[in-house]
Amino acid sequence: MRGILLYNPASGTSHARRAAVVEDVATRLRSHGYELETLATTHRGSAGDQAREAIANGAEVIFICGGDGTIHDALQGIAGTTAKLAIIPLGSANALCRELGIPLHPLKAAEAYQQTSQRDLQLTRCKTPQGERQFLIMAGAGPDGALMYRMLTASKGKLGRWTYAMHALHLLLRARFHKFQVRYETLDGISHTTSAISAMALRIGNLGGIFPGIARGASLDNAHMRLFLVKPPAMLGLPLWFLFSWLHLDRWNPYLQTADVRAFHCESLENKVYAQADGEWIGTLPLSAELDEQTITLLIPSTEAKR
Ligand SMILES: Nc1ncnc2c1ncn2[C@@H]1O[C@H](COP(=O)(O)OP(=O)(O)OP(=O)(O)O)[C@@H](O)[C@H]1O
Repeated sequence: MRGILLYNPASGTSHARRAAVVEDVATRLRSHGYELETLATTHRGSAGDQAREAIANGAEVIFICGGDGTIHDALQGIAGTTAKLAIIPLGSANALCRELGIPLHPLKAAEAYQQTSQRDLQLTRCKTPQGERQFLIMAGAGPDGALMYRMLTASKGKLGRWTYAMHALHLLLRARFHKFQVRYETLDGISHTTSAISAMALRIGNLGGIFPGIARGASLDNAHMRLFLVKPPAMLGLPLWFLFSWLHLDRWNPYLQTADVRAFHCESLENKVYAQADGEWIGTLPLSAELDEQTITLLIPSTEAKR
C-alpha cells in the first residue's frame, strides 16, 4: 500500500530522539510492504494540507506519527477521500490509540501493522464562527476550550500530559467560567434547552491522564456522542465531576447531566466562551456539532502485539 508517514516534530515530550524513532518506525513499516515517504509537519494544522496533497498524488494510506492533535489536523485532509488513516502513537495523551487498542510504544505499533484490519468510523463535524471541522474523539465548550486556548502558547516540556493538569488547576483557580446555553436532542427525538458552564461531547470512553473516568459511557462503537453538561458554579461543578467520576458515582452527581445525542448547540450572548475539538482550540461560541453521514476508514494493527 502506497502512502506517507506524517510526523509531528513537536509532539510528545522526548524531542531529541524523535528523528531516530520516526526513521525506525518507517523502516519497520516499509519492511511490512508499505511504500512510504516520510514527511514532517511544518506547523500547527499543516497535516491536513499535507495529507490532502499526498492523496491527490495517489497516497492510499496516511500514517500519522504524533498525538491526537496531529491526527485531528490530518483528518481535515483525509475526510471525504478513500484514503485510510493509520496511527503510530507519538503524542502526550494518545487517547485515540488507547481507545483503539493500538500499542502505545511507537515501534511496537509499527511492528503490529504487519497484519491489519479495517474499521469504518462515522465522522462528526463541528462549526464555530472561525470555521468548520471534522473531529473523531470529542468537542466541547467552556473550561476545556479555555484550556486548549491556553495550551496554544504553553510548552509541554518534560511533563507531557501532566502539563494539562497544571494548566487546568491554574484556570480553575483563576478563571471565571460563565454559564452558556446548550440545546440538544436526545435519541428519542425530544429537544432540550439548559444552561451549563461546561458542555463536552465525547466519543471515546477514556481520555487517560488526569481525566480517566470523566468520559465513562462514551464509545466509538456508538452512533451518537455522550454529552456531559456541568452545572454552575465552576468551583464546585468541575471538581465534583472529577471526584464523582473517580469514585464511579457519576449518576449521583447533582452538578452533572449526561445525555446521548447526535447533535448539540452551544451559545453565549454575553460572554466569550472558547471551544475545542479533539483537544485543539477551534474558536468561540456559537458551537454546533453533529454526527456526519461520512465515514473514514482506519487501518487497525493486529492486536497480537502486547502493549
Ligand atoms: N511542525 C509543527 N510545529 C508546531 N506545532 C505542530 C507541528 N505539527 C503539529 N503541531 C501541533 O502540535 C500540537 C500537538 O500535537 P500532537 O497532538 O501531535 O502532540 P501532543 O499534544 O503531544 O499529543 P496529544 O494530543 O496526544 O496529547 C497540535 O496542536 C498540532 O497541531
